[in-house]
Amino acid sequence: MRSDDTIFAIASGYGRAAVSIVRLSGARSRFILETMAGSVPDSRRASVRLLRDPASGEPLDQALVLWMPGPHSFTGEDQAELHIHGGLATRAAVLRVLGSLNGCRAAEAGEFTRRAFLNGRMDLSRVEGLADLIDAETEGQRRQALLQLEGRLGNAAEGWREDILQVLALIEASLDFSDEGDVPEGLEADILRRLKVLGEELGRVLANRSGERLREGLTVVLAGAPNAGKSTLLNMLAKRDVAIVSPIAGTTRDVIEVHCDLNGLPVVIVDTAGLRESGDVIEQEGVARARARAEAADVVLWLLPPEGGAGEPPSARRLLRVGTKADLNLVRHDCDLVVSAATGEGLPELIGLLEKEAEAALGQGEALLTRERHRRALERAHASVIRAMEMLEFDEPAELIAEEVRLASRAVGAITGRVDVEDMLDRLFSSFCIGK
Ligand SMILES: Nc1nc2c(c(=O)[nH]1)N(C=O)[C@@H](CNc1ccc(C(=O)N[C@@H](CCC(=O)O)C(=O)O)cc1)CN2
Ligand SMILES: Nc1nc2c(ncn2[C@@H]2O[C@H](COP(=O)(O)OP(=O)(O)OP(=O)(O)O)[C@@H](O)[C@H]2O)c(=O)[nH]1
Ligand SMILES: [Mg+2]
Repeated sequence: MRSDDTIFAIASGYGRAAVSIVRLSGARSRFILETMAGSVPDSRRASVRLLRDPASGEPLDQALVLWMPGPHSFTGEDQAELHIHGGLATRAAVLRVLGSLNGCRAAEAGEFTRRAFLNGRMDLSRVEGLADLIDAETEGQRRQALLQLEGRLGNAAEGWREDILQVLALIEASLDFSDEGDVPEGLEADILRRLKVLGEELGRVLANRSGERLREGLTVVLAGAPNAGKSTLLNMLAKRDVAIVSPIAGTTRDVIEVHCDLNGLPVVIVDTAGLRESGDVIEQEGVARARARAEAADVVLWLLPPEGGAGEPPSARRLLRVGTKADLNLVRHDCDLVVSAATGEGLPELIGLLEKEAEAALGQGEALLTRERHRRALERAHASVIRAMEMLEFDEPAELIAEEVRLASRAVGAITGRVDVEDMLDRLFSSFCIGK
């Protein structure tokens, strides 16, 4: 894979469509556009051209083309776009011709965005925002991803880094003044004050976990005895026939996940095997997985059938007791609400309860961190800031304090990709679609 090749890819989808967009990026984009379209339109001005195969002169399609010279382009390189008709044969013909041209090859997944990153057009946090925007399935996810693409997290991280570097400069300045290598009194108070403000801010940001939850979805696990009606309820909530339902106890063995959109908040509903002792090794494994999922869930719906036999609920962060089969009109004890899949009774109330749970866990707004990677980096930075404050108070040598503050700035720098990121670049970019 050469980074000075000119790359091309379909940037729109692969089905039959009205229009398909082919993107080009790299030094030969202008030449390719000129030879296929006959001439290059004014920069960034959409223009209609008849595209031809330069080798045979054969017409390929009537297209709308764009010329976007670097460095003011998405990738920072010279770019062109061919907006062609979205038929399979048209796309195949244009891609075949592009692939036959010298110094021009099909792009790898994420390669356009990788080039934008390498050319300093986007920092890593924005690249992640872009990846999330393409994957966004709910309104909440879309909003959060767009804020990150626009640089909310990246700008915050840059700001913290500047604050940390300022503290570092003060500590280094103090080295020139003192003989013993300690930080002088007046400076120490200033440095301590700055570190305190920073430590409090990082602590506040770390306390909000709604960003990661919103990105991944709130997990709601359906658990209970066999035949409690878990799979039936999953099918009702998903509004389609996802899981097999039967009167035979022990029907569900695998974990089944469905992604739902509750008022823009993403919820992953998980159906599990009924919890009971079983001699069947496959069912045993299903029950073990069910318990593990329930313990890790944000919310467990503990389903209680009227016939009883529920056993002990799993240990869960949050557990709602839901009586099932309300249509059987049997006496119930100890339920937060009752539902019937047969009549629909209680379902709106259940969905309302789940919306409240999702709102409480995800709707805090203002979350900056959307990935475990950000949290780990910020936790390291926070720990170093706190340690530096302690070191100052114990009059440790300024060189050592400076080193700790440097660690904090490196940790914050990892968020935008200034440092320590080589290992995760490949993973991130390969998760993109071809053409992005
Ligand atoms: N046809 C098409 N639609 C698209 C894109 C694209 O590349 N092509 N995008 C691709 O992701 C998104 C829009 N994002 C973009 C971001 C930056 C630039 C760009 O050329 N930026 C230059 C010039 C800005 C200007 O002044 O217009 C720059 O930042 O210097 C283009 C698209 C979504 N829609
Ligand atoms: N009358 C009535 N029957 C229901 C209701 N919900 C489920 N059932 C019946 O109860 C039986 C068990 O339902 P499932 O949804 O398969 O139960 P499950 O909890 O997934 O069971 P396992 O997968 O075996 O753990 C089926 O015969 C369903 O038709 C309900 O609201 N009312
Ligand atoms: Mg089931």
